[in-house]
Amino acid sequence: MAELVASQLSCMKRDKVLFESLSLSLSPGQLVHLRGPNGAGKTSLLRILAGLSQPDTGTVTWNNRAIDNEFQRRLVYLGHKAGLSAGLSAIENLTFWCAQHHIRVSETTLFEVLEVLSLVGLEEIPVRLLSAGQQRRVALARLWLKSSDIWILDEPFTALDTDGVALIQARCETFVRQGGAVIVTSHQPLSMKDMPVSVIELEGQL
Ligand SMILES: Nc1ncnc2c1ncn2[C@@H]1O[C@H](COP(=O)(O)OP(=O)(O)OP(=O)(O)O)[C@@H](O)[C@H]1O
Repeated sequence: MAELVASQLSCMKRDKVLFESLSLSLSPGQLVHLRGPNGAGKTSLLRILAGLSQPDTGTVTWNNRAIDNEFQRRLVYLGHKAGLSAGLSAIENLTFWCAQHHIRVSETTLFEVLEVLSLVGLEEIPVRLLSAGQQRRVALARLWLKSSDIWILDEPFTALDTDGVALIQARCETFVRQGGAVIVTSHQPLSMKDMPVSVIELEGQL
């Protein structure tokens, strides 16, 4: 079973312990809401889980192996910034991202996804001219484009309106019901329908 397992993680930033002896597992069909106040270490933890940075101590494995290229192929990691090239259009950003991830995507599929995200008509202009919520929607289109097993999502609801939040929550629910695993940070409660949400709380230290 392709389970992500973190054991005895600790992370220090500027001589401050963000967390220590932290263990967690994320299994197919599981949704985890990672919570905690500003500065508690949520982004730091997600970056470690995604293999983008190393813990001070502890290990992360996927499928009983150290994080490897296969894990990266099965992962969608969306950081708290939209991660878009401001001068490129939505279509160009997504096409480039798909190429980077070796995803073959047709123009038809791209337009279908843009339609789901209410971005049709905005696809050709540089994303710097889009509103913050529209830019976030472009970034989140990746959740429709990559076949994956695990999503690590850092504040995906930032700048989204109510409909946008509902759309992304529904997308997460569908993915989890199909056997995907999601760990997500959000300062707002998740309102999944009939789906258990595991909560991990980082307390933070003043
Ligand atoms: N590269 C770094 N160098 C030094 N300090 C860092 C670094 N990255 C993070 N920190 C510090 O670690 C702490 C935790 O940051 P992190 O971004 O993980 O918090 P967070 O829980 O995601 O916060 P927020 O809810 O505000 O997004 C902060 O005090 C931050 O200043």
